[in-house]
Amino acid sequence: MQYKSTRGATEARSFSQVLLMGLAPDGGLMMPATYPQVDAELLAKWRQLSYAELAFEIMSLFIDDIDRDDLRAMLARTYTQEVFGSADITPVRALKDGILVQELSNGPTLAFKDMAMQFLGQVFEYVLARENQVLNILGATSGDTGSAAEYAMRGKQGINVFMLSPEGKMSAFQRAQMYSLADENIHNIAVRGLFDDCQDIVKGVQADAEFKEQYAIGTVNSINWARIVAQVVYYFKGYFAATQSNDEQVSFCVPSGNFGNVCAGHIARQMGLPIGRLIVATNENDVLDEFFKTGAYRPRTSEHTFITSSPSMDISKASNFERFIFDLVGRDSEQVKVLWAEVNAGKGFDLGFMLDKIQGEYGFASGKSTHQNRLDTMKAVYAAGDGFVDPHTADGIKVARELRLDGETIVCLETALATKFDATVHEALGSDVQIPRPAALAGLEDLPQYVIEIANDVAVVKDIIRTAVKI
Ligand SMILES: Cc1ncc(COP(=O)(O)O)c(C=O)c1O
Ligand SMILES: N[C@@H](CCOP(=O)(O)O)C(=O)O
Repeated sequence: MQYKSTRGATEARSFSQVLLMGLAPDGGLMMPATYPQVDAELLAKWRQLSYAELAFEIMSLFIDDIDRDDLRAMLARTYTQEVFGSADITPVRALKDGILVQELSNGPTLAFKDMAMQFLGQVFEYVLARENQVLNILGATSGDTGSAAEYAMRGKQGINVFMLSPEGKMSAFQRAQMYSLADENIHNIAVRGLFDDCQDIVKGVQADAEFKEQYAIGTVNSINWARIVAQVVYYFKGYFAATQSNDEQVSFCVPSGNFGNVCAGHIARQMGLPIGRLIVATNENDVLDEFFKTGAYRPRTSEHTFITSSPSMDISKASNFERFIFDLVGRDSEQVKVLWAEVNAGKGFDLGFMLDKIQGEYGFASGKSTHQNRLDTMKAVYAAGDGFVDPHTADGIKVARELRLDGETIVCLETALATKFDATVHEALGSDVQIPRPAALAGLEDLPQYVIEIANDVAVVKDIIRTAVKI
């Protein structure tokens, strides 16, 4: 499988090259040249497989420059009961009203990011050893990518992680989970700004080709295709869990911010998985909801981005959205370039004339949720005896309940566990409620924390990397 950039000015690359590259040199995102197709016969075969075997079948369609046995072994080491808490890896449970919740947050850092990041830890190590290379990962997080990446990469030979987070905007648990790591290869950097500022710094550093090459800069954000391909797998697994036969359709409702998670759903659908609708749920930062309702894409500046109680979704410039637009405009990179020139000029664009295609052919729908909505949803789920959900998953459930059609099966993706956001969960359920937390993470917030605080400045981040990395 060859990969090409959404902006069209990067020569075709293999999976391993794309893995280490992050953003394409032309500023675009790397995409597979085609989407492999699945048919009824293949789906019937895959229905019986374990998570690791299914991951191998799907991912090997996109990865042809890693030895098949090695890839299979890597995936078997990644998706284990020990790491993800059950043999199912992503069990699906039903709420009392019939909405299904696919649990994606039973990995080491209690968020769906572990699903892909645990694989990235393995595949980076494998490819770097094979190529005799090192990698300095520069990432941006609004709270969950950072800890998932750091837990997956800590102590790994030849890998440093420099993780930018928005100073003071994450939950106490999220801060503690990242900042308490004392491993030499982990560098936490709190930026005075929001997630979008952190992501802009990552893209700013990636855009400096000389620095990028000299310091072997890579990324773990979902701009890295390897993240997306690993996330495609659980849509298949969720589909099989929610259905008896491959004649049925399932819709997925996805709490969204950077559009990585639902982009993986879009790809699963393009491959032929019988997905009805892909429902994008946003919080008060509703740029994506506006797009899927009107066709107008108006990314906002940090000054116009709200700080909310589902902080991991406080994103107004979704990176992966470019991947969907690339498909929407018939993979015409000239058009993508024109549209993103408008985005970069702070204007955005209006594809309202394509709304039928967006909602019909591509199956997208959307809704949004507010602070009060998520409190009410967490409370209603708990009162119904359906246990705890975190604020982001609550945003998804709220939107799914609002948009559900008669007879529609909806799987809501659970994106984190409640204990990561206990202040908001207590606000919803009362302060005396005991929120479940794995014993190993008891007292996390009391550990010493290691983080440098900096201004929102690309040059400062480059200096930190220069000082830490001996070349
Ligand atoms: C808990 C949680 N929910 C939802 C999201 C949104 O996912 P995506 O950025 O892939 O749209 C994120 C972060 O991205 C997250 O950490
Ligand atoms: N919500 C994310 C933001 C980064 O998203 P990514 O999927 O592009 O890594 C976070 O928790 O950091």
